[in-house]
Amino acid sequence: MTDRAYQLQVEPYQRPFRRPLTTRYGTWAVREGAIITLRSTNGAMRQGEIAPLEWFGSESLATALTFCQQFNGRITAAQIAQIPDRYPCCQFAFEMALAGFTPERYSDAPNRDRGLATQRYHIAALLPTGPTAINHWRELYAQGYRSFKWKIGVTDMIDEQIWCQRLYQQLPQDCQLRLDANASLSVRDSEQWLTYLADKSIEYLEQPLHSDCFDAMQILAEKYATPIALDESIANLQQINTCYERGWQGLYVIKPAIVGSPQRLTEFVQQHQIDTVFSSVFETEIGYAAALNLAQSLRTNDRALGFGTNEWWDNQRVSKDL
Ligand SMILES: O=C(O)CCC(=O)c1ccccc1C(=O)O
Ligand SMILES: [Mg+2]
Repeated sequence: MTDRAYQLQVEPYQRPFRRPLTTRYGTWAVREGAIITLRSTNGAMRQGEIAPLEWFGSESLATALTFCQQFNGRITAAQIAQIPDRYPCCQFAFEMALAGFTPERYSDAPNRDRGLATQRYHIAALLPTGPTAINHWRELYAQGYRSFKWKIGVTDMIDEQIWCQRLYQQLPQDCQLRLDANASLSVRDSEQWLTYLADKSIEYLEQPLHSDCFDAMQILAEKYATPIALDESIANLQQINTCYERGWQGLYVIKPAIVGSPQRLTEFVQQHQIDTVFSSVFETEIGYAAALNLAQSLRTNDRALGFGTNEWWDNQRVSKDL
């Protein structure tokens, strides 16, 4: 087999959110990443996106850029297949760009249009953190969203539960609410939240405890009615595998842009019966489309996709010819 070579171009970008996102990690106002472009010898061109999430343990943008530099503007398919696991975001960017040259793989051209995506797929909208979420959902509801995600564990628990109550009471019957604690709660606070949620129909509570606390999350999952989803605990393929081996039966929130090799992710998801929710990480339209295509091809349930991040940008692209 011939090892095809591609011309490689890497362009870092910075893109501000419409409004900053507050999580327990702090305030996030600008997305930084890089767009990679592969050009084949016959002039065909495909792009991929490196969208790191260092606080989830991925490589940093600086590390990814240094990694890319060593190729000196030229990379082969074999080199792409050998990108080490410590560069999961690079694995995603390069493998997805390369897959784009083989049209049948993860390809669904209209997905490149984020405006269309909202209408075509069942997507959970990400609400602003804190009391702003109250009433804010109405605008998203009018746009067609019926599933909402709200961050918790950011400020005083009693305040958050009062806001949660208001939000929950406001949401129409045809809506679902999922909560994301971003690994910020203690065991005691988690139990308090789960007791508080017991009489409510909440889709799931995402990552209540730090990723070190696997056993404690297992116990929470067994003891309380609200399903528990792992996110920070399964930020890469090795961690997904470890949690699976340890018997995790709850939900797996999978972020294709940071989890690592799309090919090995595909193999894992096809070989194991796991309850998944695929999620975006504020990629630009290039990474977003690639992650959504992968999510569409791998999904095994009809849960809303965690791809509501597109609403957090000012200029939603309408053009399809990226
Ligand atoms: O999952 C979603 O629905 C939205 C995406 C999201 O919440 C998110 C986006 C970027 C980084 C981390 C997270 C998270 O799930 O914690
Ligand atoms: Mg999360």
